[in-house]
Amino acid sequence: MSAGGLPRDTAASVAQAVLLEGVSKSFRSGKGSRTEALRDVTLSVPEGKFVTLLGPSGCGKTTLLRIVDGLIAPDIGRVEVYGSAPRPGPDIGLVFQSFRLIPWLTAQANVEFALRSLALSRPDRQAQAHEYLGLVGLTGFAQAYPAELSGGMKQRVALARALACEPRILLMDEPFASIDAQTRELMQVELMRLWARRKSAVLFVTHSVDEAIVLSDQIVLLGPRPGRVVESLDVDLDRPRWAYDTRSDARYVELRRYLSARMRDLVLADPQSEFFQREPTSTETAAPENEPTASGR
Ligand SMILES: Nc1ncnc2c1ncn2[C@@H]1O[C@H](COP(=O)(O)OP(=O)(O)OP(=O)(O)O)[C@@H](O)[C@H]1O
Repeated sequence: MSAGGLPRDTAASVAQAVLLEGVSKSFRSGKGSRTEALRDVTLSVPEGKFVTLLGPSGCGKTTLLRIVDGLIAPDIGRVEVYGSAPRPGPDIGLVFQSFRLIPWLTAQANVEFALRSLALSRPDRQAQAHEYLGLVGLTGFAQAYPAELSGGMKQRVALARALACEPRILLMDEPFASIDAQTRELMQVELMRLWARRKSAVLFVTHSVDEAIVLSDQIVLLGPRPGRVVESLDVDLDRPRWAYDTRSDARYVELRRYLSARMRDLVLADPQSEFFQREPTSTETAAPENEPTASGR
């Protein structure tokens, strides 16, 4: 099914789903001060690839997603989604940490509501919503309201809602951050399974090193405010990765150690970080001289 919106015939020859070149963005507060959220960001999401933005709090990850979705414009720089200026629409699926379900609609109606912008008849909308709720294992809860669902189930509805439009790009902003650890791992498996069906381009945001490694083809590490790309690395682990074995894979362990150290250094390097401003404890001041560094790769 075609979701409409972006020109599909020309898109076939475009290798990059998303392209950002030299993107900078600042916000002005009411008192006239300026927050520089992103500085000179260049990155791309190849068609069919799963790319994750990993970085400390406040480094501009959400701002970057909103720019790709066309909700806000950069101050300078070039942004293209399949070769065109970005604009919100059914070709771009969004999944947020806070679910954003409509509380007075059932799970089925929430998914159908997202499909209203597509040229589908009502019975087709109903059938498509039903199909996608089935894909996330919620057929039995189609008539439940959000308040009657657990956090994991709500996020599965949100995932069904985004995927039901069959977007060419999925933008996911810390979608599993408010879900308990066990459900989060199951949701990662679920997402991988669904993504493998169609392989849309995904731009995923997380603070979690483990989540980034398990899910991604490529991880883009963003530095602290103003956010900028400090490193981009390919995750060369075999798929599927949901076997528990993945976590004992030597390459996984190596990547995890490296990225965790990089993240810690980026958080501590942020002059606005609360960790930077607090007094060191007596144990920290007595840290051993051979403290490990992140440069061991
Ligand atoms: N509309 C806005 N007006 C003013 N400042 C903003 C606005 N949106 C974002 N910012 C500021 O821009 C910076 C980047 O914010 P953003 O939410 O993109 O970061 P983030 O990496 O997604 O953060 P987190 O990981 O904590 O969710 C922050 O300092 C934030 O306060």
